[in-house]
Amino acid sequence: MTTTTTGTRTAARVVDAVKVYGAGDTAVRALDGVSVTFPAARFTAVMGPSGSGKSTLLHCAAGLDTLTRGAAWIGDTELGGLDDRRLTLLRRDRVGFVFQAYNLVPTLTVAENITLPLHLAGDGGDPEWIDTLIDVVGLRDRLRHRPAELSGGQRQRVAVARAFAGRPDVVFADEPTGNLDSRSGEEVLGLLGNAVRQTGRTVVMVTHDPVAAAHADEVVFLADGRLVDRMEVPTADAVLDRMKAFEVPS
Ligand SMILES: Nc1ncnc2c1ncn2[C@@H]1O[C@H](COP(=O)(O)OP(=O)(O)OP(=O)(O)O)[C@@H](O)[C@H]1O
Repeated sequence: MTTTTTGTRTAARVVDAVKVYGAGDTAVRALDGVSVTFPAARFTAVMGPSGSGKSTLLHCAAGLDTLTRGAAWIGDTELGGLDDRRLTLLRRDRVGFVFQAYNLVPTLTVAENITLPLHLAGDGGDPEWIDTLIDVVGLRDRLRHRPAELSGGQRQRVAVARAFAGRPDVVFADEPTGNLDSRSGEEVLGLLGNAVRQTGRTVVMVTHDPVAAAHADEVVFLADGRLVDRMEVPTADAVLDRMKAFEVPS
C-alpha cells in the first residue's frame, strides 16, 4: 500500500518500529513502537529531545540500520524483505542522504561530487535535472573547484545537490545545518525547501533546532522513542513551545 487515508502518496514510512541496541541489562530501547508516514513531495522535520530516537528513526527508515521489530518501507518496498545486495541498490538508487559532515570526496571537483552517485550506478543521470540542481544550489561558478576551496555552506550545498542527483524517492537529512553558521544554515534549509516545493521531491530531516524545523511543511515529535505529536505549518516559536513541554519542570 502506498497511499495514506487522505490519498497522499507516501514516500517512506515505519510501522510499529522497535529498535533495541545491545542486550540484557545494558539494552537501550531507542524506538518503542513508532508508526509514522512521510508523505511524498513534502518536507518533514523530526524533532525531539536528545536521545529521543531521531537519528535511529532516520537510519532505520532509510535502510542504513535495521529494526528489531516492525517494518520500514520506501514507497511500496519493505526494507526487511531485502537481502544486503538489494538494500544497497535501494539506498543507491532510491534514497539520498545529507549528513552533518558533508562527506564530499576531496580529490573530486564540485561537478564530479554531485554526479558521483550516478557514475557509481553506471548511469550518466539526466543532464537537464543536474543542470537545474546546480542552479537550485547556486554553484554554477564553483563547478571546477574542489571541496577544500569552498566554505562550509557551499560544501553542504554540494552535498544537497548530490543527494538529489539521482532523483531519489526521498532524501534523508540528519542535522544538515549542524556545522553551519546561521546564515549558511538558512541557505541550506531554503534549498531543501525549494527542492521540495519547486521540484516535488521529498525530504525527511532530523534537527534539534526549532528555526530549522520551521522550514519544513510538517514537524513530527519524538520523545522516549515514541511519536508524541505532529505539527502542520510549523513556526519556530510554536516548535520551541512544544519542545519546552518535554522539559521536566525543576
Ligand atoms: N549504536 C548504539 N548503541 C547503543 N545505544 C545507542 C546507539 N545509537 C543510539 N543509541 C541510544 O539510543 C537512544 C536514541 O539515540 P538517537 O541517536 O537515535 O537519539 P537522537 O534523538 O538522535 O539524539 P541526539 O539529538 O542527541 O542526536 C539514545 O539513548 C542513545 O544513547
